[in-house]
Amino acid sequence: MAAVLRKLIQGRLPALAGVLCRRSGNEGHLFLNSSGSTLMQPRCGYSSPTESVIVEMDKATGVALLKLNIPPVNSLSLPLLTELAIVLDKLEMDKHCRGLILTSAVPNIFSAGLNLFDMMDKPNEHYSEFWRAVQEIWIKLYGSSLANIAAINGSSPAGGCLLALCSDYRIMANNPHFTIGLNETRLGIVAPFWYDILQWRVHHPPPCLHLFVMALVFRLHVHHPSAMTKVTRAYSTELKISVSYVKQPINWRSHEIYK
Ligand SMILES: CCCCC/C=C\CCCC/C=C/C(=O)SCCNC(=O)CCNC(=O)[C@H](O)C(C)(C)COP(=O)(O)OP(=O)(O)OC[C@H]1O[C@@H](n2cnc3c(N)ncnc32)[C@H](O)[C@@H]1OP(=O)(O)O
Repeated sequence: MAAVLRKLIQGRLPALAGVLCRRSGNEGHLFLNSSGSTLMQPRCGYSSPTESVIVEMDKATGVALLKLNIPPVNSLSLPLLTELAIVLDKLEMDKHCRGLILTSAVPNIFSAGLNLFDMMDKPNEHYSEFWRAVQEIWIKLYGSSLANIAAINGSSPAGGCLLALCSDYRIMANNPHFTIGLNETRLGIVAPFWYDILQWRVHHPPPCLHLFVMALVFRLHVHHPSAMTKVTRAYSTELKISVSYVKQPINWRSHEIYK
């Protein structure tokens, strides 16, 4: 998985597909479509370009790779949010799935944030539905029982940044052209209160959080089962702290605990 992440953050997605393919014996790729059905792929490959969320399941590790795939900028439209919610539900229910990596299939862009056209010239019912879909993604990602990592392989302004913040851990490509942050405040759009909580979690990680990620890498790496056992045994307390930290239930009133 470490190699997988390294390749992801270098933006070499085709190479990544090859890595997963080799490790899963050419039969580990599952594709979920918005209706929730899964299709086994007999060989390494990508789903059709019309799929807005491509899912590649590596059966050997139980890691699902989710690639947002709505060019040109992966803006979070109602259809994309809906499809992502269905995919997250499916993975949550899949007993073989242990973790997920959220990334982008669009070169140089992770996500441009909320779709601006979903926020203008629409009836009030649309705004309600849209905002419900936005919050649902936050709840599903942040509340997921799966280990989840955002591999930010491109620019990620506004809601794209918030999407990444919903993950347990973030790794971003080291590219000066990639931007991330809350530029939407310039448009007068205010991030919701729970952004503050997500932000605290990122800015004040416990020292053992990186250890958690390392252990995660080992745990999911079936080729090093003995190393995995050693790490998890040796650092079991730190692991528990890290897991409870990233999976901490949110209570707005008690969020002072982050300070
Ligand atoms: C769902 C997650 C859960 C957590 C959510 C939490 C909280 C809720 C959100 C709270 C507040 C968030 C608000 C927002 O997200 S508002 C959206 C703000 N986004 C932006 O301002 C991004 C603006 N876009 C850019 O900065 C750039 O486009 C770029 C992403 C850096 C890419 O640059 P570049 O490669 O140069 O592409 P272009 O600028 O030429 O854009 C290509 C076409 O894409 C259209 N576009 C860009 N962004 C959006 C967008 N957000 N929505 C819809 N369409 C977008 C752009 O107009 C171009 O279209 P054209 O080719 O037809 O002109």
